Amino acid sequence: MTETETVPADPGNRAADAAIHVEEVSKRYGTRQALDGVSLQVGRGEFFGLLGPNGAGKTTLVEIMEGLRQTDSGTVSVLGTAPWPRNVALLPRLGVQTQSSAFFVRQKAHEHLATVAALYGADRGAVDRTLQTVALVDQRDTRVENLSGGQRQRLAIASALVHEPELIFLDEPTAALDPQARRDLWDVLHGLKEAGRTIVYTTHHLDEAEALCDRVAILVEGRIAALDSPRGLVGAAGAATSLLLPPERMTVAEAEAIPGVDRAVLRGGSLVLETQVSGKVLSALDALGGLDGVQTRTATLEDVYLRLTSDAGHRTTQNTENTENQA
Ligand SMILES: Nc1ncnc2c1ncn2[C@@H]1O[C@H](COP(=O)(O)OP(=O)(O)OP(=O)(O)O)[C@@H](O)[C@H]1O
Repeated sequence: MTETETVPADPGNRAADAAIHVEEVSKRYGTRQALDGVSLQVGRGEFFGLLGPNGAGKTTLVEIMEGLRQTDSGTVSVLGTAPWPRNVALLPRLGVQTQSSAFFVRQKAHEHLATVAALYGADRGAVDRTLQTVALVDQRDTRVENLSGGQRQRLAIASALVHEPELIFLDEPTAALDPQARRDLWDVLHGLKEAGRTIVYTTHHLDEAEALCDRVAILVEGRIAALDSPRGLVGAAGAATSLLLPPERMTVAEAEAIPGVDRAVLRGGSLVLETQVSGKVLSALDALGGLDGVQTRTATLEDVYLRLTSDAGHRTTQNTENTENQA
Protein backbone atom coordinates (compact mmCIF):
# COMPACT_ATOMS: atom_id res chain seq x y z
CA MET A 1 0.00 0.00 0.00
CA THR A 2 1.23 3.47 -0.72
CA GLU A 3 0.15 6.85 0.50
CA THR A 4 -0.87 7.79 -3.03
CA GLU A 5 -3.27 4.87 -3.19
CA THR A 6 -5.13 5.92 -0.07
CA VAL A 7 -5.53 9.60 -1.04
CA PRO A 8 -8.60 9.38 -3.28
CA ALA A 9 -10.54 7.39 -0.67
CA ASP A 10 -10.45 10.25 1.82
CA PRO A 11 -11.53 13.71 0.69
CA GLY A 12 -10.05 15.22 3.88
CA ASN A 13 -6.69 14.04 2.73
CA ARG A 14 -6.50 15.99 -0.54
CA ALA A 15 -3.16 17.72 -0.84
CA ALA A 16 -4.70 21.19 -0.90
CA ASP A 17 -6.51 20.51 2.38
CA ALA A 18 -3.64 18.85 4.14
CA ALA A 19 -2.73 20.13 7.60
CA ILE A 20 0.54 18.21 7.58
CA HIS A 21 2.82 17.08 4.76
CA VAL A 22 5.74 14.88 5.64
CA GLU A 23 7.88 13.82 2.72
CA GLU A 24 10.71 11.28 2.92
CA VAL A 25 11.74 12.33 6.40
CA SER A 26 14.72 10.64 8.03
CA LYS A 27 16.30 11.18 11.41
CA ARG A 28 19.25 9.43 13.00
CA TYR A 29 20.55 9.60 16.57
CA GLY A 30 24.15 8.39 16.43
CA THR A 31 23.91 4.89 14.99
CA ARG A 32 20.17 4.62 15.62
CA GLN A 33 17.97 5.31 12.58
CA ALA A 34 14.85 6.62 14.34
CA LEU A 35 13.01 7.58 11.12
CA ASP A 36 13.79 6.18 7.71
CA GLY A 37 12.06 7.84 4.76
CA VAL A 38 8.68 8.56 6.33
CA SER A 39 6.02 10.18 4.14
CA LEU A 40 2.45 10.98 5.15
CA GLN A 41 -0.23 13.62 5.03
CA VAL A 42 -2.81 14.56 7.60
CA GLY A 43 -5.94 16.15 6.19
CA ARG A 44 -7.68 19.10 7.83
CA GLY A 45 -10.41 17.80 10.11
CA GLU A 46 -8.80 14.40 10.23
CA PHE A 47 -8.30 12.35 13.40
CA PHE A 48 -5.00 10.73 12.56
CA GLY A 49 -3.51 7.95 14.67
CA LEU A 50 0.17 7.24 15.04
CA LEU A 51 0.80 3.68 16.23
CA GLY A 52 3.85 1.55 16.71
CA PRO A 53 5.87 -0.34 19.27
CA ASN A 54 8.19 1.38 21.74
CA GLY A 55 11.11 2.92 19.92
CA ALA A 56 9.35 2.88 16.52
CA GLY A 57 9.93 6.62 16.07
CA LYS A 58 6.53 8.10 16.93
CA THR A 59 7.80 10.71 19.38
CA THR A 60 10.59 11.71 17.04
CA LEU A 61 8.11 12.19 14.20
CA VAL A 62 5.70 14.18 16.35
CA GLU A 63 8.50 16.36 17.68
CA ILE A 64 9.60 17.06 14.12
CA MET A 65 6.04 18.08 13.23
CA GLU A 66 5.86 20.29 16.30
CA GLY A 67 9.11 22.01 15.34
CA LEU A 68 11.04 20.66 18.31
CA ARG A 69 13.46 18.63 16.24
CA GLN A 70 15.26 19.05 12.96
CA THR A 71 15.16 16.36 10.31
CA ASP A 72 18.33 14.97 8.76
CA SER A 73 16.60 14.94 5.38
CA GLY A 74 13.17 15.24 3.85
CA THR A 75 10.60 18.02 3.99
CA VAL A 76 7.91 18.90 6.50
CA SER A 77 5.09 21.37 6.13
CA VAL A 78 2.65 22.05 8.96
CA LEU A 79 -0.36 24.30 8.28
CA GLY A 80 1.39 25.40 5.13
CA THR A 81 4.66 26.40 6.76
CA ALA A 82 7.94 24.79 7.79
CA PRO A 83 8.07 24.07 11.53
CA TRP A 84 11.89 24.18 11.59
CA PRO A 85 13.78 26.38 12.33
CA ARG A 86 11.50 27.02 15.30
CA ASN A 87 8.64 28.99 13.88
CA VAL A 88 7.11 31.31 16.50
CA ALA A 89 4.23 32.26 14.22
CA LEU A 90 3.24 28.61 14.03
CA LEU A 91 3.23 27.91 17.79
CA PRO A 92 -0.15 29.49 18.66
CA ARG A 93 -1.73 27.58 15.79
CA LEU A 94 -0.68 24.26 17.39
CA GLY A 95 -2.09 22.62 20.51
CA VAL A 96 0.26 20.29 22.31
CA GLN A 97 -0.98 18.21 25.20
CA THR A 98 1.07 19.11 28.25
CA GLN A 99 2.46 16.36 30.43
CA SER A 100 1.20 16.24 34.02
CA SER A 101 4.69 17.15 35.21
CA ALA A 102 4.24 20.60 33.65
CA PHE A 103 1.11 21.36 35.70
CA PHE A 104 0.80 24.16 38.20
CA VAL A 105 -0.33 21.70 40.89
CA ARG A 106 -1.19 24.22 43.60
CA GLN A 107 -3.61 26.04 41.36
CA LYS A 108 -7.26 25.23 40.89
CA ALA A 109 -8.18 23.61 37.58
CA HIS A 110 -9.59 26.82 36.13
CA GLU A 111 -6.61 28.87 37.36
CA HIS A 112 -4.21 26.48 35.72
CA LEU A 113 -6.09 26.71 32.46
CA ALA A 114 -6.33 30.50 32.73
CA THR A 115 -2.55 30.63 33.11
CA VAL A 116 -2.11 28.57 29.95
CA ALA A 117 -4.75 30.66 28.16
CA ALA A 118 -2.96 33.88 29.13
CA LEU A 119 0.29 32.57 27.66
CA TYR A 120 -1.48 32.28 24.32
CA GLY A 121 -3.53 35.46 24.70
CA ALA A 122 -6.79 33.47 24.53
CA ASP A 123 -10.02 35.33 25.31
CA ARG A 124 -11.55 35.30 28.82
CA GLY A 125 -14.41 32.97 27.93
CA ALA A 126 -12.03 30.35 26.61
CA VAL A 127 -11.32 28.79 30.01
CA ASP A 128 -14.92 27.97 30.88
CA ARG A 129 -15.70 26.88 27.35
CA THR A 130 -12.78 24.49 27.37
CA LEU A 131 -13.58 23.10 30.83
CA GLN A 132 -16.99 22.28 29.41
CA THR A 133 -15.50 20.62 26.34
CA VAL A 134 -13.42 18.27 28.47
CA ALA A 135 -16.19 17.72 31.07
CA LEU A 136 -14.32 19.32 33.96
CA VAL A 137 -16.88 21.95 34.93
CA ASP A 138 -17.55 20.25 38.27
CA GLN A 139 -13.81 20.21 39.03
CA ARG A 140 -13.37 23.89 38.14
CA ASP A 141 -12.37 24.81 41.70
CA THR A 142 -10.49 21.62 42.53
CA ARG A 143 -6.75 22.00 43.03
CA VAL A 144 -4.79 20.28 40.29
CA GLU A 145 -3.00 18.06 42.81
CA ASN A 146 -6.38 16.71 43.95
CA LEU A 147 -7.64 15.75 40.49
CA SER A 148 -7.85 12.05 39.60
CA GLY A 149 -5.61 10.66 36.87
CA GLY A 150 -8.40 10.86 34.32
CA GLN A 151 -9.28 14.40 35.30
CA ARG A 152 -5.63 15.43 34.99
CA GLN A 153 -5.49 13.98 31.52
CA ARG A 154 -8.60 15.95 30.60
CA LEU A 155 -6.95 19.07 31.96
CA ALA A 156 -3.89 18.25 29.86
CA ILE A 157 -6.09 18.06 26.79
CA ALA A 158 -7.81 21.28 27.80
CA SER A 159 -4.39 22.94 27.92
CA ALA A 160 -3.91 21.93 24.29
CA LEU A 161 -7.33 23.26 23.27
CA VAL A 162 -7.82 26.47 25.21
CA HIS A 163 -6.38 28.78 22.54
CA GLU A 164 -8.44 27.17 19.74
CA PRO A 165 -5.48 25.81 17.78
CA GLU A 166 -5.89 24.59 14.22
CA LEU A 167 -3.93 21.40 14.84
CA ILE A 168 -3.77 19.36 18.04
CA PHE A 169 -1.17 16.79 19.09
CA LEU A 170 -2.26 14.32 21.75
CA ASP A 171 0.37 11.94 23.06
CA GLU A 172 -1.01 8.83 24.75
CA PRO A 173 -3.65 10.71 26.74
CA THR A 174 -5.23 7.49 27.99
CA ALA A 175 -2.01 5.87 29.19
CA ALA A 176 -2.21 4.72 32.81
CA LEU A 177 -5.95 5.35 33.11
CA ASP A 178 -8.36 2.80 34.54
CA PRO A 179 -10.90 1.36 32.06
CA GLN A 180 -13.72 3.68 33.15
CA ALA A 181 -11.57 6.83 33.03
CA ARG A 182 -10.34 5.73 29.63
CA ARG A 183 -13.91 5.35 28.33
CA ASP A 184 -14.83 8.74 29.81
CA LEU A 185 -11.93 10.31 27.96
CA TRP A 186 -13.09 8.64 24.76
CA ASP A 187 -16.28 10.69 25.04
CA VAL A 188 -14.20 13.85 25.15
CA LEU A 189 -12.14 12.70 22.17
CA HIS A 190 -15.28 11.75 20.24
CA GLY A 191 -16.55 15.26 20.89
CA LEU A 192 -13.38 16.75 19.40
CA LYS A 193 -13.73 14.48 16.40
CA GLU A 194 -17.36 15.50 15.92
CA ALA A 195 -16.30 19.13 16.10
CA GLY A 196 -14.00 18.51 13.14
CA ARG A 197 -10.74 19.19 14.97
CA THR A 198 -7.53 18.12 13.28
CA ILE A 199 -5.79 15.75 15.64
CA VAL A 200 -2.59 13.73 15.58
CA TYR A 201 -3.08 11.06 18.15
CA THR A 202 -0.37 8.77 19.48
CA THR A 203 -1.54 5.69 21.29
CA HIS A 204 -0.67 2.13 22.17
CA HIS A 205 -4.36 1.22 22.50
CA LEU A 206 -5.50 -0.39 19.27
CA ASP A 207 -9.17 -0.50 20.25
CA GLU A 208 -9.01 3.23 20.81
CA ALA A 209 -7.35 3.89 17.47
CA GLU A 210 -9.94 1.73 15.75
CA ALA A 211 -12.81 3.59 17.42
CA LEU A 212 -11.51 7.13 17.04
CA CYS A 213 -9.13 7.50 14.13
CA ASP A 214 -10.08 8.23 10.53
CA ARG A 215 -6.72 6.87 9.45
CA VAL A 216 -3.73 5.41 11.23
CA ALA A 217 -0.09 5.06 10.35
CA ILE A 218 1.69 2.08 11.88
CA LEU A 219 5.37 2.84 12.36
CA VAL A 220 7.79 -0.03 12.70
CA GLU A 221 11.52 0.62 13.13
CA GLY A 222 11.28 4.12 11.72
CA ARG A 223 9.26 3.22 8.63
CA ILE A 224 5.60 3.28 7.82
CA ALA A 225 4.52 -0.34 7.71
CA ALA A 226 0.90 0.53 6.91
CA LEU A 227 -1.26 3.62 6.46
CA ASP A 228 -5.00 3.61 5.89
CA SER A 229 -8.32 3.73 7.70
CA PRO A 230 -8.58 1.05 10.41
CA ARG A 231 -11.30 -0.63 8.36
CA GLY A 232 -9.16 -0.45 5.21
CA LEU A 233 -6.20 -2.00 6.99
CA VAL A 234 -8.22 -4.84 8.40
CA GLY A 235 -9.82 -5.49 5.00
CA ALA A 236 -6.60 -5.22 2.99
CA ALA A 237 -4.65 -7.46 5.32
CA GLY A 238 -7.17 -10.21 4.69
CA ALA A 239 -7.08 -10.90 8.40
CA ALA A 240 -8.85 -14.11 9.32
CA THR A 241 -12.03 -14.46 11.33
CA SER A 242 -11.58 -16.54 14.47
CA LEU A 243 -14.14 -19.09 15.58
CA LEU A 244 -13.77 -20.02 19.24
CA LEU A 245 -14.88 -23.49 20.33
CA PRO A 246 -14.86 -25.27 23.67
CA PRO A 247 -11.57 -27.24 23.53
CA GLU A 248 -13.28 -30.57 24.19
CA ARG A 249 -15.25 -30.30 20.94
CA MET A 250 -12.44 -31.73 18.83
CA THR A 251 -8.67 -31.99 18.51
CA VAL A 252 -6.53 -29.40 16.75
CA ALA A 253 -5.88 -31.92 13.97
CA GLU A 254 -9.60 -32.58 13.51
CA ALA A 255 -10.29 -28.83 13.37
CA GLU A 256 -7.57 -28.28 10.77
CA ALA A 257 -9.12 -31.01 8.64
CA ILE A 258 -12.35 -29.01 8.25
CA PRO A 259 -12.42 -27.47 4.74
CA GLY A 260 -11.91 -23.70 5.00
CA VAL A 261 -9.96 -23.75 8.28
CA ASP A 262 -6.54 -22.14 7.73
CA ARG A 263 -5.18 -22.81 11.17
CA ALA A 264 -6.33 -24.18 14.51
CA VAL A 265 -4.68 -23.43 17.86
CA LEU A 266 -5.49 -23.81 21.53
CA ARG A 267 -5.48 -20.30 22.97
CA GLY A 268 -6.97 -18.72 26.10
CA GLY A 269 -8.94 -21.85 27.02
CA SER A 270 -10.55 -22.12 23.59
CA LEU A 271 -9.90 -24.01 20.41
CA VAL A 272 -9.43 -21.17 17.92
CA LEU A 273 -10.11 -21.82 14.23
CA GLU A 274 -8.87 -19.16 11.85
CA THR A 275 -10.69 -18.90 8.54
CA GLN A 276 -11.35 -16.59 5.62
CA VAL A 277 -14.68 -18.35 4.96
CA SER A 278 -16.43 -18.33 8.30
CA GLY A 279 -19.88 -19.17 6.84
CA LYS A 280 -18.60 -22.36 5.31
CA VAL A 281 -16.78 -23.43 8.49
CA LEU A 282 -19.77 -22.58 10.68
CA SER A 283 -21.95 -24.80 8.47
CA ALA A 284 -19.44 -27.62 8.82
CA LEU A 285 -19.34 -27.19 12.62
CA ASP A 286 -23.11 -27.14 12.73
CA ALA A 287 -23.23 -30.45 10.88
CA LEU A 288 -20.55 -31.84 13.22
CA GLY A 289 -22.55 -31.34 16.40
CA GLY A 290 -24.19 -27.92 16.43
CA LEU A 291 -23.07 -24.39 17.15
CA ASP A 292 -23.63 -24.34 20.90
CA GLY A 293 -20.70 -22.61 22.59
CA VAL A 294 -19.20 -21.45 19.29
CA GLN A 295 -18.16 -17.76 19.27
CA THR A 296 -17.17 -15.69 16.27
CA ARG A 297 -14.52 -12.99 16.53
CA THR A 298 -13.93 -10.86 13.46
CA ALA A 299 -10.49 -9.44 12.74
CA THR A 300 -9.54 -6.17 14.41
CA LEU A 301 -6.90 -3.54 13.96
CA GLU A 302 -5.02 -5.27 16.76
CA ASP A 303 -4.70 -8.43 14.65
CA VAL A 304 -3.27 -6.38 11.78
CA TYR A 305 -0.94 -4.48 14.11
CA LEU A 306 0.39 -7.65 15.71
CA ARG A 307 1.06 -9.19 12.31
CA LEU A 308 2.95 -6.08 11.20
CA THR A 309 4.95 -5.57 14.36
CA SER A 310 5.83 -9.11 15.37
CA ASP A 311 9.27 -10.13 14.20
CA ALA A 312 9.50 -6.65 12.69
CA GLY A 313 12.51 -6.86 10.39
CA HIS A 314 11.42 -9.76 8.23
CA ARG A 315 7.67 -9.73 8.59
CA THR A 316 7.12 -6.01 8.18
CA THR A 317 8.43 -6.11 4.66
CA GLN A 318 6.52 -9.23 3.88
CA ASN A 319 3.22 -7.95 5.21
CA THR A 320 3.54 -4.55 3.61
CA GLU A 321 4.02 -6.30 0.30
CA ASN A 322 0.98 -8.46 0.95
CA THR A 323 -1.07 -5.39 1.76
CA GLU A 324 0.13 -3.71 -1.40
CA ASN A 325 -0.92 -6.65 -3.50
CA GLN A 326 -4.39 -6.58 -2.10
CA ALA A 327 -4.93 -2.82 -2.01
N1 LIG B 1 17.51 12.05 21.99
C1 LIG B 1 17.76 10.81 21.59
N2 LIG B 1 19.04 10.37 21.52
C2 LIG B 1 19.33 9.13 21.10
N3 LIG B 1 18.41 8.22 20.72
C3 LIG B 1 17.14 8.59 20.78
C4 LIG B 1 16.73 9.90 21.21
N4 LIG B 1 15.40 9.97 21.15
C5 LIG B 1 14.97 8.78 20.71
N5 LIG B 1 16.01 7.95 20.49
C6 LIG B 1 15.93 6.58 19.94
O1 LIG B 1 15.26 6.66 18.68
C7 LIG B 1 14.35 5.59 18.52
C8 LIG B 1 12.94 6.14 18.32
O2 LIG B 1 12.53 6.73 19.55
P1 LIG B 1 11.11 7.43 19.74
O3 LIG B 1 11.07 7.97 21.13
O4 LIG B 1 10.88 8.39 18.63
O5 LIG B 1 10.12 6.19 19.60
P2 LIG B 1 8.61 6.03 20.07
O6 LIG B 1 7.94 5.29 18.99
O7 LIG B 1 8.06 7.35 20.46
O8 LIG B 1 8.71 5.13 21.36
P3 LIG B 1 7.74 5.07 22.67
O9 LIG B 1 6.48 4.40 22.24
O10 LIG B 1 8.54 4.23 23.61
O11 LIG B 1 7.55 6.47 23.14
C9 LIG B 1 14.50 4.74 19.77
O12 LIG B 1 15.42 3.70 19.50
C10 LIG B 1 15.07 5.67 20.80
O13 LIG B 1 15.85 4.98 21.75
